[in-house]
Amino acid sequence: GRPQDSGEYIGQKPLLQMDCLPGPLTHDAYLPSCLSMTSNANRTTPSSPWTHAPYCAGASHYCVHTSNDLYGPDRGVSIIDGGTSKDEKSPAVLAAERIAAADAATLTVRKEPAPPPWEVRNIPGKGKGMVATRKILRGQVFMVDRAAVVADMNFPQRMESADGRAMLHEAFHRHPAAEQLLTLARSSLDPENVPAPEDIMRTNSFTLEIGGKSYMILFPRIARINHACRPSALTRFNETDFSNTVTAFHDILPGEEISISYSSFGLTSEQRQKTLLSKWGFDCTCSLCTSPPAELTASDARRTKIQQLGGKAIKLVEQGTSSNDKEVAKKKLRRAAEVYAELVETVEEEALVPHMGDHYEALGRLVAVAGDLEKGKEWLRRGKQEREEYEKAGKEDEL
Ligand SMILES: C[S@@+](CC[C@H](N)C(=O)[O-])C[C@H]1O[C@@H](n2cnc3c(N)ncnc32)[C@H](O)[C@@H]1O
Repeated sequence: GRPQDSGEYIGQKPLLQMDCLPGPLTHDAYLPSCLSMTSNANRTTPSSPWTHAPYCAGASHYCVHTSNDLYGPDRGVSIIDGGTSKDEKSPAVLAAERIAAADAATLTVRKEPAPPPWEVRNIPGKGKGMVATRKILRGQVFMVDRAAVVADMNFPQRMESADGRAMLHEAFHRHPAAEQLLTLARSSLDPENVPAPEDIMRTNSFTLEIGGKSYMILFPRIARINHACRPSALTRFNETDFSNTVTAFHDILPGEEISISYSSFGLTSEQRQKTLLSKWGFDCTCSLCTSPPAELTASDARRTKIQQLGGKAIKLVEQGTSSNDKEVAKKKLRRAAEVYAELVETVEEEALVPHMGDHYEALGRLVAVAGDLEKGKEWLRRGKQEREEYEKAGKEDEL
């Protein structure tokens, strides 16, 4: 097994990343701009939030930094990170210091419903899992977790394995919730020979970026959510406050298990069984994988079609945007828009995303850049409406 890979949710971004498509599109004031998020660079430097002296190991610049109260009393974080030199602060350490220095106005971490609409139960064949105790509406943010352990993705390769293990041991044992963290699931085939912190990180952590660098991040409550190939919820990480929110993909009924997808979205049953076994070490028993053969075959056919159309659309966009011949470019982009429209229809049929807004907007941009601005705008309007509807749905609920 390897850390969870949440970076490829189709649910969180359109299949084609066309926000910054070159060409006339980005000059149309109507269309979304390509500006990235506002920078934090002007914030005043914080006083140190660290409650422990750094624990550094090996000849590397890697250290364990722990704060016992970054998010509040006894709600802390341990970070394993290193800069390129001894004095340089690494992205996760800097981000944590900014969280400590930020005031309530700049840091508005989303609230979660109280009491929580879920509980942890034993799930046959899957160990523990999370089950809804009240109805959770589509679009509702029903859990907000904060990073407990953050570790540079590459630190194990950059030091002696004994040093790496010692650092993970320190990161866990210094953490104020160490006892709880150490009860999380382990999935190693041979847990006797693999220390608990290492195994727990492998089984439960997400791969996410902070300041453009990849980290394995452990969220202690989200760690209890099992995987499903057609999940009922999705997670969204916010690197400015280290929060990971869980949002309902569709209405979740009381007694229903809550699930997220560990692997890339849209894989066929064979592809995902292979990935889940090799990366996470388990045979998936989710409802889609155990559904009647005819249903599974139909789902696989749609997913194969989506993958093929996606590849085709990307190729056509590349050809269209790189051609110097205006007529050829237009033709390629027009064809790309047609292919993408067929993809959108199939994504809809397979119920692969929580709302079609992002896809409609991507299609709108593509249709516009292919020459039909009016039709493009119409798709963009539909996309916006769809997205707003999804977000509104969750707010109407009284949890
Ligand atoms: C992040 S943990 C999820 C919570 C875990 N079941 C527990 O008891 O704490 C991941 C582990 O849960 C189990 N698991 C998760 N999703 C599963 C699925 N769809 N089918 C079978 N086992 C699953 C596997 O053992 C996997 O290594």
